[in-house]
Amino acid sequence: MAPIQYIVEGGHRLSGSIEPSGNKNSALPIIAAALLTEHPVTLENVPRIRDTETLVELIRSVGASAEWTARNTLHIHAKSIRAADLDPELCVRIRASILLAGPLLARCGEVMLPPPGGDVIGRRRLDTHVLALEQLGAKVTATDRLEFRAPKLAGADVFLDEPSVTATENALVAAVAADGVTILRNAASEPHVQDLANFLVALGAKIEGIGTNTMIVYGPATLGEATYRIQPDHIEVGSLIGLAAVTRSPLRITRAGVEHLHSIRMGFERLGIVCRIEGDDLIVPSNQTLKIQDDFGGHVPKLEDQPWPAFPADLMSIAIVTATQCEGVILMFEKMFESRMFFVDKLIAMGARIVLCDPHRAIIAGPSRLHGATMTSPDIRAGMAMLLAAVCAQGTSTINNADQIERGYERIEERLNALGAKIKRVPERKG
Ligand SMILES: CC(=O)N[C@H]1[C@@H](OP(=O)(O)OP(=O)(O)OC[C@H]2O[C@@H](n3ccc(=O)[nH]c3=O)[C@H](O)[C@@H]2O)O[C@H](CO)[C@@H](O)[C@@H]1O
Ligand SMILES: C=C(OP(=O)(O)O)C(=O)O
Repeated sequence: MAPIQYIVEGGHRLSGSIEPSGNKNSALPIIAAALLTEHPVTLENVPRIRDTETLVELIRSVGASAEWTARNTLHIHAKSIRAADLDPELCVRIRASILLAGPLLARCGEVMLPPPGGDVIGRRRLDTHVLALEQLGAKVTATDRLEFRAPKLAGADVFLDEPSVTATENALVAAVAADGVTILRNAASEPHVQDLANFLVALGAKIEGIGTNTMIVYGPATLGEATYRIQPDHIEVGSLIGLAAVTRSPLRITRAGVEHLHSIRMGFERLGIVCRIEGDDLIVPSNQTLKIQDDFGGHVPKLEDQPWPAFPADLMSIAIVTATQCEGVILMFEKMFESRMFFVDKLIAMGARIVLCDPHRAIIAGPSRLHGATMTSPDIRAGMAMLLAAVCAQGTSTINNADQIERGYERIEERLNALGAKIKRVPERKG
């Protein structure tokens, strides 16, 4: 299949309402965790994106049936599954293939996982996964693949060496099947971790401390069937806030999941973008000051990412593009991934005033008038950030490798065009 290219005519104002898709990073662990029960599971509001389609192929390959019964409804039945050798080519397409470790270990007693893939945004550690599953009773061997074996999982008091999102998810799923009580300390608490935990509870698991950094799991649970709705994607909501701000457009983001937006709204407020809440809708008015808020005493402010409930790493690229349209100076500090900021060279080529201090820190002085350019998306979020830059730039931009954007955002060109954007989605042309 030829890679996808977006051709974007910039400079148009947008307006209207848009509903975020279901959270990609919830859907992935939940699809994997559906393998834990031999009863049928129906998942609603599943984003129909490349990452979920790939994981669906992977769970079919171990014997589960998985059918899309509506555009965003997935019916999974893992009546009997086998820890078959997983296809390395499918596994390397997504980071989330590592999420099969917990459920397959619990169900089959062993799993052989080829290396996972995912965004190339810096080193992606697997150590926390190994640490957690070993403490729950698994023997782990690493060759050209990771082999986990545990004829029996046993509850344990587990302290994670860092609050890794996917490692917490693997440990949580394994703990539900383990014999006895598990305490997961220094656990990640992102909205998607909470979503997975709530799904497991819907299946019959007993979990305390959901949404905190200490979860207590009473295993082994007797699991049944469930119908579960994936929560809205807070990263997509943040991306849409940035989009509205850089195009100075009024936008209503419906069913936005406002209870999870505190740190995201605070981050954008530092850039002079203030949103309003009406019920579960988030309104981004068009009359924003777009003035970066200095720290007390007139000092240069900083926006940094951290594990939840702080500002999320997956919104850093969006925040950087947004800051190029705001008046003032700000330090952006990306603490988690060492390659996520390199895309700023493209923004600089488009006219942004950015100093990349080192792989983790960039100083942005705005506002800058951006002009169209040709660029290549290196990862989901940088790709979406480039799309924001292209939509607000003067002239036409081309974004190659837009498939990366589509790993995380469903029908994004169609949905943004409905708001007034001018994005053409075509097969990439060489040269
Ligand atoms: C499928 C999925 O859900 N992917 C998400 C998941 O990836 P993933 O689960 O792979 O990310 P991790 O939480 O394991 O870690 C991300 C990076 O942050 C570093 N780290 C982590 C915790 C910490 O306190 N300090 C620290 O520096 C890790 O060493 C690693 O380099 O979480 C990331 C961090 O929110 C998101 O970017 C990814 O979109
Ligand atoms: C980094 C991301 O995804 P993944 O972990 O699946 O590569 C992301 O969603 O921004």
